[in-house]
Amino acid sequence: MTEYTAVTDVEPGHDDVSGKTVLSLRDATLAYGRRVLWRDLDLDLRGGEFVAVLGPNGSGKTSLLRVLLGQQPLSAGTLLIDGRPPRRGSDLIGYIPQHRSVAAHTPLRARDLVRLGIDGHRWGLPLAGGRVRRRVEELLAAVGAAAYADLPLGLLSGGEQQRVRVAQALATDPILLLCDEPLLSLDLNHQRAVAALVDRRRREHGTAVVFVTHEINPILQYVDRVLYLAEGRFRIGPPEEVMTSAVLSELYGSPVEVIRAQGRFVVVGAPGSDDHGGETP
Ligand SMILES: Nc1ncnc2c1ncn2[C@@H]1O[C@H](COP(=O)(O)OP(=O)(O)OP(=O)(O)O)[C@@H](O)[C@H]1O
Repeated sequence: MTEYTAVTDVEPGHDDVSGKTVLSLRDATLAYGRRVLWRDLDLDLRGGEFVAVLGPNGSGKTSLLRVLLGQQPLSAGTLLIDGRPPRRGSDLIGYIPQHRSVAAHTPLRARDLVRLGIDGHRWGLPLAGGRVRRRVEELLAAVGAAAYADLPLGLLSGGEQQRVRVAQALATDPILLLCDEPLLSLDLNHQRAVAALVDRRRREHGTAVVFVTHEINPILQYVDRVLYLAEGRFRIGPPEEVMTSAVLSELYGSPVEVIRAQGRFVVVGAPGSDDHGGETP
């Protein structure tokens, strides 16, 4: 079992925002041309809250993250992050992108990737070298990645790479952590480890979490609310309220069955695919 150290004595970053409103979407609509991905979305997210975003392929989950990152303007409505409009490259937000395997010959080491998270966006204003080095060490230790800090990323396993990406996303001590399917293609043990790291961050620092996933079961124990997107509609609420046959049938506009078995949700009959909303038992 890997021992982790807490990221406690890193540079003072943002104040603990536990319980405070970190993100506020009002009457938010996103459309590409005539295609509406979601409409009239209201969402207030508080520090320490863990929201899972579920929905079939193309329902607008990644697009929602792009909106929150300030990379995609809303078609209508408003978004405030910590009371202000979103800003590209804001250090208030940490982002774990969708996992892509890194080419084996890339010279970038794990510690280089984490360092980019600290000063990659501060063009021309590098932090003092010693402080950055200490911060990188702390971040790598916090995710249990210190042992392979000097290896090229391409030589790390998928699970090891994801730990390093978590460290990179936490580099600016964010108040909001956005995760885009960070468990994809990880085995069960690494899924558990990465999900636990994200949960630990929000418990210890009050960071709000928006976690896009196709499968709720690996993170079910951490999820406060589910935002389910489908067919231009959405539903938000605690998992047991959203993950029901009645709600998902209404969202999809066709019969969907949700079975709760051994503490897991199994979704049967969702149009388009059979791999979202829940795992097979
Ligand atoms: N900039 C854009 N212009 C036009 N259409 C876009 C743009 N970005 C995304 N789309 C389309 O919007 C839809 C939603 O894409 P998005 O990536 O948000 O879905 P998703 O729910 O994350 O899907 P997946 O589960 O497959 O990752 C897709 O059909 C995509 O092709």
